[in-house]
Amino acid sequence: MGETSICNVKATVMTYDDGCKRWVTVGSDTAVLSRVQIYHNPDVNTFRVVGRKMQADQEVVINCAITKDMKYNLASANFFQLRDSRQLWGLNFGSEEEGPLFSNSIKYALQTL
Ligand SMILES: CCOC(=O)[C@@H]1C[C@@H](CC)[C@@H]2C=C[C@H]3CCN(C(=O)[C@@H]4CC[C@H]5C=C[C@]6(CCCN6C(=O)[C@H](Cc6ccccc6Cl)NC(C)=O)C(=O)N54)[C@@H]3C(=O)N12
Repeated sequence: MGETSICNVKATVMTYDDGCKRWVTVGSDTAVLSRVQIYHNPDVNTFRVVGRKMQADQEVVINCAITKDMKYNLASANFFQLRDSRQLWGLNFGSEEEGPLFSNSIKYALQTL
């Protein structure tokens, strides 16, 4: 069956640079938004967040598995934070509707795992 997308939003994908203590945009052209989707694989019941730059090369800027122990925080209507085993992710959404939408999809994934 393969993966189905349960959420499809536009955001600037960022990671937290502990050294400089600031959020850094991922990807070559920081001005280009990314399409961020949450994929569900029903065959094995896994979920992951995949983000690709909305430009010709579709550069992948996030590809992170959603795990049961994952911590997240909707810091504001358009800034969502997620901590995986290796790094801190920040999603700066294009609109204030997308933050709650994305956060609810992450909640759904964590409840379904
Ligand atoms: C408006 C002006 O915005 C800004 O100038 C910058 C540039 C903006 C991007 C374009 C970005 C946007 C939005 C705001 C929203 C607030 N915020 C911060 O960074 C806050 C402020 C204080 C600072 C302190 C710590 C810091 C950084 C490291 C991680 N962390 C935590 O608190 C984590 C969070 C977390 C929780 C759960 C799961 C994952 C994670 Cl990650 N907690 C823990 C327990 O891990 C954090 O998130 N912090 C952003 C910000 O300032 N900016």
